[in-house]
Amino acid sequence: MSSPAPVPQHYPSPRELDDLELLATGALSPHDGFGAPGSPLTLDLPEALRDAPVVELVDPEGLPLARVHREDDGRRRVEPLARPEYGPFRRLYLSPAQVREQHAGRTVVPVTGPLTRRDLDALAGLGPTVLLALVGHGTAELSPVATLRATLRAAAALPDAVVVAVPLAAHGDADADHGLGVRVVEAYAGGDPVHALAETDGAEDEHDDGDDYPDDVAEVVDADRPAPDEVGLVLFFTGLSGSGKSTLARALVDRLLEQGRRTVTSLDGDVVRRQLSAGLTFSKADRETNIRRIGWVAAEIARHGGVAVCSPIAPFDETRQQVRAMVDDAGGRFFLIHVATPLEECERRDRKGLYAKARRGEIPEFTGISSPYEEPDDADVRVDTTGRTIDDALGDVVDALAAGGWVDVRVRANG
Ligand SMILES: Nc1ncnc2c1ncn2[C@@H]1O[C@H](COP(=O)(O)OS(=O)(=O)O)[C@@H](OP(=O)(O)O)[C@H]1O
Ligand SMILES: Nc1ncnc2c1ncn2[C@@H]1O[C@H](COP(=O)(O)OP(=O)(O)O)[C@@H](O)[C@H]1O
Repeated sequence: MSSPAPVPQHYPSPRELDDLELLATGALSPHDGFGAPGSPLTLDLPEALRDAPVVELVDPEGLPLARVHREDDGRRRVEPLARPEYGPFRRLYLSPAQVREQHAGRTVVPVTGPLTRRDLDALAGLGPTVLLALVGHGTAELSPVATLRATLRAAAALPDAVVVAVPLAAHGDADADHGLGVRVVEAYAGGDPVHALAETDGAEDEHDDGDDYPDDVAEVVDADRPAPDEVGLVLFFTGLSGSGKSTLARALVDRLLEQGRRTVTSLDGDVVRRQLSAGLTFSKADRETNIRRIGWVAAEIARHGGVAVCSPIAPFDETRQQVRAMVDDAGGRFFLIHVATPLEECERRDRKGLYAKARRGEIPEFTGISSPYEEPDDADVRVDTTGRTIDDALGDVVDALAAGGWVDVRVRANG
């Protein structure tokens, strides 16, 4: 007897995990699935799973959270299996039903940023409140964890406030997200009153600056917004083989090390291929895996305030965008340098003799010859090294970094 085929699994993105939780807790009831007409809640399944009738959604550690069932109209109905168990302040993530049960009768106040003294004055007269912190992916002004920390501190300053966290993510469509937010807040409020703070009305608030936060809220805000020279950086060179990525990246790393103000890690294409990505080929899938690995490591370096200098070919736009998103999510800044030396010049240099081999058909899928290179249109700086000295070409990169307020290594340290 053959056993039934296992249900395929999928790891949703952070935004999709937030959406899943809203659907699973009934915060969008009667909607119970992804892909409803007009809804921004979508699930981007990989090609191989698009036709699967059932897919299991798992958290980053592999815990099954839900199954999604493909309906005839293309929707993906959510069958919840488990609530997420981990994460900072998990205990504050309640469902609308739990809020009704535990906190009925309170005024519900949606919160997307740190509360000011003025906000607290306004709230003090409202009686018992639920501060509903909307901390989904891309919604809150601070990181979700800092928003919750700041909201807890604000709650402690009020006569009777409790904090509830809601994973309401942003989907890049202001109107749709506003509509979603209104529905979710109504679901949490039940019939209880909702009080919108001045900012949530979209009103200009001239007092809403750092000075106006109560001291212990300001402490949280400051800690979550590192000074510009402490923000993690990913300086990502992309370009054809022989364009000058490694040469320029090495020179930039030396400048940073000579200056000594930042910790620096080099993730050179060739070096990564011998270590982190040993065994991978140059197929499209393996190149994507290689770049995502580099992106993952670089994002972790940025998360801890370091500088990662990466110099792989990274020929595919979509994968570069994924790296950018990983770095953004880690609170770092992603700076893209397109080393745009044309193929003819790279081939003329042919320092490693690879182009000659590729032309003879001895290396399959060689970038620029038999494998594509997608030129970026989102580069922060573009450098063609043809006929220029290394110092001169590096000057363009260094100037762009300084002009954008990223890091200033224009002057060489004097030893
Ligand atoms: N088929 C094929 N295509 C392109 N490059 C090849 C290939 N085979 C080997 N090499 C050598 O590998 C280096 C590129 O590796 P990367 O990891 O940077 O490539 S990728 O980003 O994964 O596409 C590249 O190094 P650089 O010259 O430093 O770019 C080449 O030396
Ligand atoms: N202005 C320049 N900037 C960078 N490299 C240059 C420049 N002019 C000539 N080159 C030479 O081009 C080659 C680039 O090789 P490399 O830095 O390994 O490229 P990649 O890492 O993109 O494969 C080196 O031999 C380097 O000396």
